[in-house]
Amino acid sequence: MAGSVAEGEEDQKKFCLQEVLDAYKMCLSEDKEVSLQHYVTGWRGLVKLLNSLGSVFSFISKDAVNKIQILVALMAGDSGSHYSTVQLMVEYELQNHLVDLTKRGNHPESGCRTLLRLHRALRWLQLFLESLRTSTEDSKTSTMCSEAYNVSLSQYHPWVVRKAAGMAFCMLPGRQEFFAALNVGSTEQAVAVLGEALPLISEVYQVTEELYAQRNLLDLP
Ligand SMILES: CCCCCCCCCCCCC/C=C/[C@@H](O)[C@H](COP(=O)(O)O)NC(=O)CCCCCCCCCCCCCCC
Repeated sequence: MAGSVAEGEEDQKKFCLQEVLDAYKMCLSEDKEVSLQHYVTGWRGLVKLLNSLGSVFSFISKDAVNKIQILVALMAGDSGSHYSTVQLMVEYELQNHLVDLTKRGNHPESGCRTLLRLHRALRWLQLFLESLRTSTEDSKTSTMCSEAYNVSLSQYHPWVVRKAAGMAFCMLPGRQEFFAALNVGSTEQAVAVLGEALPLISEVYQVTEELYAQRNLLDLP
């Protein structure tokens, strides 16, 4: 188990895309159960990368960290055994009326609504990484990032968040520097790791999306 000391050490290590890839590799079991622990580990790695890109992104990483912490607290809590997979979490919270279904009320921090925010962000990530993977030397990271955002996550954000996100995207490092920040070797190697990571991320996204759609959870307030 990762204790607080181990976590502290982990946070100081430099971001490496391989670490995120490994988390998504372990995220799905053979019968397509989504491990919440590995899901969270994937996000932790991504937040580390975002933080390494500069403090202009901290309003984004703070929100992601807040959501990660909510999920970690649920996993570590008295009902932790119901939070080992996304499927178990959904069943447990719905059966026990722990989710605000139509408007915010007694359960503003349910696992289901918290994970949904990260799930929507995962769609942005999938689009952005695909665009990075297939980009050419003259492609701009800020354009790729905002195009991915505009067709995904932005629809869930109010104007002011969209505006702030748009300004932050302009501060992204250029393609070459961005690939270097992924810390997996040359641009070609980074492209190869992205090619390996993308199908895994897409599958985790798809399984979660189907589960949430079946249970009518895609619009949780
Ligand atoms: C690399 C550039 C990073 C750009 C990140 C793109 C996403 C932009 C999201 C802007 C969110 C602003 C913060 C506020 C969000 C919340 O209002 C909103 C709704 O929450 P609520 O219902 O509890 O109120 N929250 C969210 O939608 C969740 C956002 C979570 C964003 C996590 C982003 C992590 C990004 C990691 C980047 C890693 C790059 C990877 C390259 C290999």
